[in-house]
Amino acid sequence: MSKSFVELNNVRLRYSEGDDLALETTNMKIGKGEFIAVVGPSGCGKSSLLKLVSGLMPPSEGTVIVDNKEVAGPLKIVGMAFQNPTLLPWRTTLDNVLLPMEIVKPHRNRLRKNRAEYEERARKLLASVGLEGHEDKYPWELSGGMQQRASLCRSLIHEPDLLMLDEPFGALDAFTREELWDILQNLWMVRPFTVILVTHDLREAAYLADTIYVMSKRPGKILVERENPLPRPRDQEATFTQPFTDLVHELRSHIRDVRES
Ligand SMILES: Nc1ncnc2c1ncn2[C@@H]1O[C@H](COP(=O)(O)OP(=O)(O)OP(=O)(O)O)[C@@H](O)[C@H]1O
Repeated sequence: MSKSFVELNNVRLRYSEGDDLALETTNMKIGKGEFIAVVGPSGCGKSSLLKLVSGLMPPSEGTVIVDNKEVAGPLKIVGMAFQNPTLLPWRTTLDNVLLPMEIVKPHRNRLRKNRAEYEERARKLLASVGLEGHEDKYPWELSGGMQQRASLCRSLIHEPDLLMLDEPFGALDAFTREELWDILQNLWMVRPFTVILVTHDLREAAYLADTIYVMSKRPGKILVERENPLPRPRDQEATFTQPFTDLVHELRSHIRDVRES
């Protein structure tokens, strides 16, 4: 795989003049359709990395390249989901999923003209994550896991090439979280968009990612880039196998070293 869909070249980030660096010289290359996970101690700059790649923040030094173009402002080809599903309480599940289509410019006009077609796409996406029959419910009528599934659908409705996930399953119980790993893996295997997943959960990184990056304490930089040898599709049984537990142990020892450094 050519690893050049997303490139960070000698990127450094300082939030304000005179502040310490939030991100120390960082170089990364991510292939189109690659699923990467970023792990590291709190405050090391994981979310900052997402802001840089999605164009919400410019780097203080260096360049961020996505799809052969230097990032100079918020990208339209990005979908995002966060720990808090942030669904709008006055909108139904279906209308929450359609929200990006109303905001992202090239889709706005198309939505007006072809609403039925886009609604159909949203319904299919909701069905693929097990939310068939819940399209007309409001967020407060859904469980936390169902809300996060809807939030995933919302991040994918405009078929983004790049998906940014910031601790998307962090607030869920362990069973629901693992169910959502499978849902996300399925969505990605059907249409392999490029994913940058920020997580504190090393098992989650080992389950989902092709490549796992371990970051240092602030000022964050990439200390380890680990290819994931586990075959796909991965299932819950795989989490009890030796290669999986070995990988998680290895990541844990990197994190321990970082925290003690
Ligand atoms: N808008 C901002 N202005 C100033 N400093 C910021 C801003 N956002 C983040 N920081 C600082 O930059 C550093 C990196 O923050 P970031 O949110 O990227 O870390 P993180 O690894 O995602 O943390 P966590 O795991 O706790 O979510 C932190 O020390 C944080 O306090």
